[in-house]
Amino acid sequence: MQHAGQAGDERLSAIAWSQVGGELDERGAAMLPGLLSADECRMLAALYPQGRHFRSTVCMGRHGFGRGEYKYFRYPLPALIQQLRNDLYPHLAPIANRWNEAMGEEARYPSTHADYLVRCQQAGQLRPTPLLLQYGEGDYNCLHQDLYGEHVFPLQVAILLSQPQVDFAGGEFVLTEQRPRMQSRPEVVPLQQGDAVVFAVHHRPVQGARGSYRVNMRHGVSRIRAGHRHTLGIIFHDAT
Ligand SMILES: O=C(O)CCC(=O)C(=O)O
Ligand SMILES: [Fe+2]
Repeated sequence: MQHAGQAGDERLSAIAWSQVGGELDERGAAMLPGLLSADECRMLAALYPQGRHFRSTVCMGRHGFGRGEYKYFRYPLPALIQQLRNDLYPHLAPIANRWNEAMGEEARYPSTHADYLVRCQQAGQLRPTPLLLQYGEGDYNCLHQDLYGEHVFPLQVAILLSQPQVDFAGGEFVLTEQRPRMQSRPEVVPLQQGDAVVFAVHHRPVQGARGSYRVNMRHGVSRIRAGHRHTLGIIFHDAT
C-alpha cells in the first residue's frame, strides 16, 4: 500500500488503530505497512549528508552502541517528519495512558504532542530526538532503550527507508522482551521499505493470570550483510 502525496492526517486516519493497539498489547510492537511511499523514503534518506538538518552526529562504534552512524535532526524538523510526529502522537497517547494505568505508573499524556513537548521543556528536555540512521556492510545496532531524561513517552516509531534484498541484506529490526524471572523473548519485525513499526520504548504491561505485570523491552538491528540501510526514528519525548 502506498500513499504518495497524501496528507499525514489522511494516511493515519486510514489505519485500524484498535488493531494496532491490540497488537501492541499482545507483543509490544505493531507494524504500520506502507506508511511512506518509496519516493518519500528516498527523499528522507537523501537528507543524511545535508548537515543543516541535524544538531549532532553519533558514531555508534565510539560509544559501544554497535557499528554505524546516526544523526539527530534539529528544529525546525523537515515538514514530513514534523507532520508524522505531530499526527502519530494523538493515536498513540490513549494506548500509552492505558499502559501506564495497567503498570501503576502515574504519568498520563495530554492529547496533543504540542502539549506534551511543553511538559518536556519544563523539565529541561529541549533538544529534538527524531533521528536518521545509516548503516553499511558489517554495521549493527546493539539492543537499547531510547531514554533521554525524566519524561518518557512509552511508544516510539521507526520507519525503514531502504528496500530489503535490493538496497541491503540482513539488518533485521529486532525486539527483546525481558520478563521477570523468565528467559527473554525475541521478536523480528519483517519491515519492507516504507513500513513503520510502533514499539515499546522501555516497559510494557503484560496481562497475567493475576493482574498485569511489567516487562522490559529493548530494540536493535542485526548485522547488515551487504549494502546500505537507512531508518527514520521518531521518538516523542525530547532530550536534555
Ligand atoms: O535502524 C533501526 O531500525 C532502529 C532504529 C532505532 O534504534 C530507533 O529508531 O530508535
Ligand atoms: Fe533506538
